[in-house]
Amino acid sequence: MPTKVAYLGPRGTYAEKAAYALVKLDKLSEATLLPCSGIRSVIENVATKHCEAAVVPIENSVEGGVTETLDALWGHPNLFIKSAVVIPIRHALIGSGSLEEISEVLSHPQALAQCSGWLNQNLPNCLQLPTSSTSEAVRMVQGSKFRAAIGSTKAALEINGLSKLAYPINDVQGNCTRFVLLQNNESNQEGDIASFAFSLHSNKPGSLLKALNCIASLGLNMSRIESRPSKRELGEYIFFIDIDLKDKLIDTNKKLKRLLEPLCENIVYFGSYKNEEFEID
Ligand SMILES: O=C(O)C(=O)C[C@]1(C(=O)O)C=C[C@@H](O)C=C1
Repeated sequence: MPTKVAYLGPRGTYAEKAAYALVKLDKLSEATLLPCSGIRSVIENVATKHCEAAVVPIENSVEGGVTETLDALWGHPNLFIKSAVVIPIRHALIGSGSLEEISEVLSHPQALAQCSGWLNQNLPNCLQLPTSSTSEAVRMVQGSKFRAAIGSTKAALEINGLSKLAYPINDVQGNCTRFVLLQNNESNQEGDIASFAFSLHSNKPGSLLKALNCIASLGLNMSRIESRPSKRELGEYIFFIDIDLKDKLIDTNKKLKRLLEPLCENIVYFGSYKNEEFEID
């Protein structure tokens, strides 16, 4: 069956690279990629069934959770994570002028943050301008001598006249981002990781501890915990959890649900899925 896959465009983003990797990993047949502007639009495309799948960044090793993705997952309980890939992120400064002429640097806010040390040291007086993606930034600096973009070396090759002014410029050498493939049908019950989010019945001493104890009592390793505001009132949170399921029995998920559900006001399961790590190319 043909599969339309939404991702953060235009061409040359890290999300596009992740989308190709996830299509291969998930063996999606006759896949066509649909570039979208903004993570919200990527997710809307799969939530409204305009596309059969979507690829979004969920977590970066330096900057942490991608809040737009976490909020959208909580807001669309019909979406499930089918698989995940971790992609190494190596940023280049791209432009057509010389480094000395640059007065504005454009990129996705995550990329600007991942290079903040380098920017502070090498271009301290430059204005930093946010864009919807790294390759959108590359597109926008075309033809300008005083503007540069932060993006992938692939994005630089897509446009004539642009070259790498500096590479790599990310502050942390092992910088990497996890991307997930979202779908709108049945969730997987098996895989390396299980992800879910919950809100608690009450903001009382020990409420969160009781929920976390359910995970510990089954001997499960929690590989991530992150909170987001509920947006209803100050001090009320939603907790996003990843559980390591490798070598665990298939009914572990069911047991965890039975223990957790009485403690939670709302719980959303994103499914269990396989996770693959990519090497630098
Ligand atoms: O703009 C891109 O190229 C993206 O794929 C988005 C994104 C992100 O949202 O985190 C992905 C990887 C990098 O961490 C920087 C930006």
